[in-house]
Amino acid sequence: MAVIEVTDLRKRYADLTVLDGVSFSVEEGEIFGILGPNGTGKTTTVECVEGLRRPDGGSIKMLGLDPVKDGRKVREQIGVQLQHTQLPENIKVWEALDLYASFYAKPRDWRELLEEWGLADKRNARFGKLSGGQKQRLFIALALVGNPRVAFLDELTTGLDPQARRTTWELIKQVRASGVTVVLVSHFMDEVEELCDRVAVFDRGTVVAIDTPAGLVDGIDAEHQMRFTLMAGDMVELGGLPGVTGVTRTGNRVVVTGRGDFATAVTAELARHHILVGDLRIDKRTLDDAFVALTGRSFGSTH
Ligand SMILES: Nc1ncnc2c1ncn2[C@@H]1O[C@H](COP(=O)(O)OP(=O)(O)OP(=O)(O)O)[C@@H](O)[C@H]1O
Repeated sequence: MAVIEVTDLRKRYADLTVLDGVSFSVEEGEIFGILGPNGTGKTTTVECVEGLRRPDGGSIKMLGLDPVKDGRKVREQIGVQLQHTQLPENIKVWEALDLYASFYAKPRDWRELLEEWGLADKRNARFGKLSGGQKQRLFIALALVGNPRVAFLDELTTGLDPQARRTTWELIKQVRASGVTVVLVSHFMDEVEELCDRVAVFDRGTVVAIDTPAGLVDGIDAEHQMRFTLMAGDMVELGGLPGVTGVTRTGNRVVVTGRGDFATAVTAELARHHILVGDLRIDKRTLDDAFVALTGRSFGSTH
């Protein structure tokens, strides 16, 4: 069942077209990624879905409701991760949770959330005194305190160290396991690859692809390389194998360039001729490559 259906969403700010016909749907129980460089309209889209901004065109169904007409009912059923500046430095952890719980008709017991998110011993700590990871866990706990059906998480792990990021990822998987649908806005490829069931790739106010992270990567036909060292046997001609576009050899180091699953054909050919190789490496294609293939530009560039 789709919990969010966005069709041909349009939004302009003065003469700047920010959303130029955005369409996607989010299924119940999935982690849905909204991925794209800065300024491509991700936040605007999510805020329209949450009922915080009014679209200029298109339609949005959020849990069967229109977020503009039924904003209150929509917001009762969603949780939104705050940005860092939105909590006073002096508020205590428990006070923040208690305050946010009071906005909802059927909130969760925030004491449970303190346990789940490893904040029980920080219950009386002031927000300003928390570490980056603790602040982030508090923001996620606040997004969940209303017992939402859908949680919107934006830039989940910005500023966290690698260990804290991994911990946060595991906790987000538990959120999904508890049945909450998660919409994750991100410009971190690794995060999206790790967490998302499906991803909408945004570029310049449109959605250029929607697929699983693996599907996006498999769908591209970018050249990539395999490298190996010849250990024993005489090298054979690999240039004619399916998908192979180039072979270079320097001493006993060989680099084969190709498209698609050329590496399987190369390894089979080497085995057939009893050629022993070592140091075999196949460059993994990533979501970065998929983004370049889809948009013709690298992820870091906004032009
Ligand atoms: N209230 C506003 N008035 C005018 N322009 C705006 C407004 N809000 C956003 N914009 C512009 O709309 C464009 C898209 O912004 P949006 O925040 O939706 O992008 P984003 O993909 O979420 O980027 P980021 O990752 O930086 O948040 C940007 O060029 C931004 O400057």
